[in-house]
Amino acid sequence: MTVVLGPNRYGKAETRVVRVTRDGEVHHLKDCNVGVSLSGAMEDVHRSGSNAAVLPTDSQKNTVYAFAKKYGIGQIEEFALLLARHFVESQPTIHHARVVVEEYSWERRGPHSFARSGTETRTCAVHHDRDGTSTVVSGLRDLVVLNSTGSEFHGFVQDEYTTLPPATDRVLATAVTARWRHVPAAGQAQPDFGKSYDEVRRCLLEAFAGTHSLSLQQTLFAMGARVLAEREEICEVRLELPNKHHFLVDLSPFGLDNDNEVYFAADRPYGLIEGTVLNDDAPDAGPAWD
Ligand SMILES: O=c1[nH]c(=O)c2[nH]c(=O)[nH]c2[nH]1
Repeated sequence: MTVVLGPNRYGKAETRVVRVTRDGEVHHLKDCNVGVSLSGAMEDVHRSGSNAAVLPTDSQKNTVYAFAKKYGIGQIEEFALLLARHFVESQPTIHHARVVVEEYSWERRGPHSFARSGTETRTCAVHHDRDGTSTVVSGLRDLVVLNSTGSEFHGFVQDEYTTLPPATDRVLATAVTARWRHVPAAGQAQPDFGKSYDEVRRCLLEAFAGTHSLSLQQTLFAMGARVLAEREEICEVRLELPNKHHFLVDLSPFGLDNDNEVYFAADRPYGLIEGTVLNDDAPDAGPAWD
């Protein structure tokens, strides 16, 4: 038996970069967290300790800051692609780059004053390979949504441990994590990532609000299917939906009824509903989800 080096990658995780663009009195803000993972001719560094093929993670971090200055940060997907292409194209020993970016949103409060808005975070993960191919997955997490009616859950399996009463009118709440894969762009042409993000987010919210739900699984499928029906630049959607349970409080000890008005919002444990919705002719995903 011989021991071999399996898949590996290395890079700088969580480079926090805040880019201020000064437009006279009015400033614009981009607040991001960037992760770089590189792979390639890395046999030697693992086996003999030679660092000759290694671009230090410190240099990767510096590149993030230098690119933020030189090119600004527009759509996070564009910034990630710029970085990923740079690492692969400038370093012969780097054959593949993965760049992930999270963007935290700030609400404008004045020409140069901002307030952090909500909990929602925009995300992307980009891969670029030496053969010139790129994959782009965009996403969001912690988009917290709630329907106070229009949700049921009944007809489920009953075993000796089942105590859950069937529900014909319950609260449905979740914190959406969604990621969606873009159809590979021809050449260097890329979609309008900003518009695409806004539209996918709208589709997710409309499908959540507009689906009379018999389960969170059914809602998940409806959300993914809505995105695919409306957005031709997207071929696959992956969703993670924690079921943020809202339990009716028993008010009978106080002589009060509770006609779906007072709930206890539990934080754990929670059901976790995960699923992929994709076009049956979606092109091969390659490393997009790695
Ligand atoms: O929408 C739901 N799906 C489930 O699978 C499930 N299981 C559970 O206890 N409650 C719910 N709700």
